[in-house]
Amino acid sequence: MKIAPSILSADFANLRKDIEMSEKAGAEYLHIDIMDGHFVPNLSFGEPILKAVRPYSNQIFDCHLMVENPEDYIVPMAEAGADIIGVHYESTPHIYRVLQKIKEVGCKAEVVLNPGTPIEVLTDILAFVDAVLVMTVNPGFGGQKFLPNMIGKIQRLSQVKTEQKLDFEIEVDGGINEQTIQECQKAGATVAVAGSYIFNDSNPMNKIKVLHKVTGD
Ligand SMILES: O=C(CO)[C@@H](O)[C@H](O)COP(=O)(O)O
Repeated sequence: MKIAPSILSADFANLRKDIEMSEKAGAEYLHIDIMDGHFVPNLSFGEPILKAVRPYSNQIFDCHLMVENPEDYIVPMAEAGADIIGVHYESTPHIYRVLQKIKEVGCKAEVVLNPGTPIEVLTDILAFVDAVLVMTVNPGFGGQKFLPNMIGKIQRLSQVKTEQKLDFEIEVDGGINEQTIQECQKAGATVAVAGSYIFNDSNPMNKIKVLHKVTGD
């Protein structure tokens, strides 16, 4: 399974060090949470941080937009070095247009679902997306408890993917640790975001290795 350390839980005063560590540990992605204090009740950081750290990592930069008016952020994120841009289904009445815009700027298009949003809303766009991010906590904060009833949702999404022979990543985000990652993998997830599990430990490099190990990589 691919691992995406979430820098929301990293040491902001030593961001470069934490990012270089995560690449050295073998994490394929770097997960970057952009929060505007409106779509979610928290503020994080924006594209200047992305731009500042981009030269220090060859990882896939996976940018999760938790913002209102996500269409305004696509070009700045792409110019700052995003590889994947994730947009919440709930954040725009024009999800298809925003996903198209992400592809037009040369990035991979990811649609994100809040825990309360069923996968059925994606029926007509699944063939278009590169990834679906299933939130396994309510978005906005790191360190929350995994919502076990999201497992059924991942299973249903994985079933649709198989039945329709589609090719998108299934990413999970929130409350991921060495137990929950295995449940998500069994359900069909292919990428796991982990923040506090990795960065709140005294040996974060080891935690990334453990996540790879328990998922067979
Ligand atoms: O998008 C979010 C929170 O909204 C996440 O990416 C968190 O950063 C995950 O943190 P942990 O639950 O792993 O601590």
